[in-house]
Amino acid sequence: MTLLPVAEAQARLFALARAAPTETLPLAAAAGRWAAADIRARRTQPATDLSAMDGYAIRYADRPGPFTLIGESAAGRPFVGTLAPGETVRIFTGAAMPGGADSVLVQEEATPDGTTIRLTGEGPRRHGGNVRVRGLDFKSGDVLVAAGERLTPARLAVAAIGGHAALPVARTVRIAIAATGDELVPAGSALAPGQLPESNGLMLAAMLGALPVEVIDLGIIPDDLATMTTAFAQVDADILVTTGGASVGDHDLVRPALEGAGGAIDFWKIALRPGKPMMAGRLGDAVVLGLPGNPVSAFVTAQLFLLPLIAAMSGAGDPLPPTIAVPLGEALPANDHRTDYLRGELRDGKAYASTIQDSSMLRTLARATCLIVRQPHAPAAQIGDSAEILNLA
Ligand SMILES: Nc1nc2c(c(=O)[nH]1)N[C@H]1C(S)=C(S)[C@@H](COP(=O)(O)OP(=O)(O)OC[C@H]3O[C@@H](n4cnc5c(N)ncnc54)[C@H](O)[C@@H]3O)O[C@H]1N2
Ligand code: MOO
Repeated sequence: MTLLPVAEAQARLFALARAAPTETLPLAAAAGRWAAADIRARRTQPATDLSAMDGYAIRYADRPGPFTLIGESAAGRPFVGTLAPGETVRIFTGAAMPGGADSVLVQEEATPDGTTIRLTGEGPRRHGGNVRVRGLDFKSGDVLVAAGERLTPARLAVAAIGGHAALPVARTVRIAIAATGDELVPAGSALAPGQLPESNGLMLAAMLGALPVEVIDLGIIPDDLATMTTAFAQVDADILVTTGGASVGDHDLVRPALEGAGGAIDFWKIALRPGKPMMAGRLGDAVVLGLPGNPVSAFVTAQLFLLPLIAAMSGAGDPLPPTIAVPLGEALPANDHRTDYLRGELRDGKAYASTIQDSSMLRTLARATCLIVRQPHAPAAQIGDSAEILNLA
């Protein structure tokens, strides 16, 4: 069977998804969402010329003075009036420049003597020195945050200062997580022979921590077709993600259970290591992502498919995880036809692949700070060659 290239599988997955409906949220609640529309400035910042320093507002042409003090301008309490030649106004950082003034003499370079202010230093270096002109940051109507950009703390701040109290964003994505397998019991349970603590569901939920999701924990579903079919048929979510039972064994029941519940698989098996047996499709209103059970395979496919799917449904303009290029700290063999995501560590800016790359090995994954991407048919690489990595730290 031909395996689907990773990028093609990602594109097909996004095509299966519908964008979550938009809601308008107060700024603080919108943190971490993606802007659902261009956020334009409703005001100009600064709205008027402001002093950038504590000192004295002057007319540059009047240097070297002395200057006659006629008043004060503080942030929020502007001076009302206009400077005549030779006059100055005491001014503070963020305060409005008085009419007629064009520069600020910092107080470290001035000495007051009653209402006479003498220049004792160099003074402003240029006309307009120490002044932030109206519109320096942005002008009314400028795009502050483009549609599809993530609402980082700084972008929330610029929206606030741009005159917004609430922003349009996609509503949270409801995601149901099911672990499948007869061998699984909740972490911490006493183990009978053949039983294993469940770790994938917990790991996936934790991977979603920074995303705007509502997690519905379906717990552990046994390898029984009727039970699994019934469980899937009852799902009410935007995404159903399962782990395990995705491969070809007699007890790999996720695909028949999804189909039995009325779902349809769009693609199965990716040219990817680890994570080959991943499947995707639809079940009612939900996009279904069937991740392989091997814990590292579940982690890598969640990084490459689940997290980007949530970002795409939440309105992200660029939902795929970014990769960067770093030099290799050790040689790597040539790759075969599957894109390989090696568990690795970054040390002194160089990437090292951990020794044994087995998709069951959680301790190796837990130590990894990056995934080293090996494209299909990549030739052998030497120490110092550039490698594409996905940062996990
Ligand atoms: N004949 C073939 N066998 C396998 C193939 C293949 O192409 N032909 N593919 C292999 C690959 S690659 C992978 S990956 C695995 C994935 O199989 P499943 O998705 O069916 O996963 P399971 O068999 O259910 O489990 C695999 C492994 O992981 C453990 N597991 C499962 N769920 C959890 C969980 N929630 N928490 C912790 N550990 C979990 C499970 O006990 C197994 O040890 O198939 C290969 N086989
Ligand atoms: O694709 Mo499996 O995840 O190699 O072990």
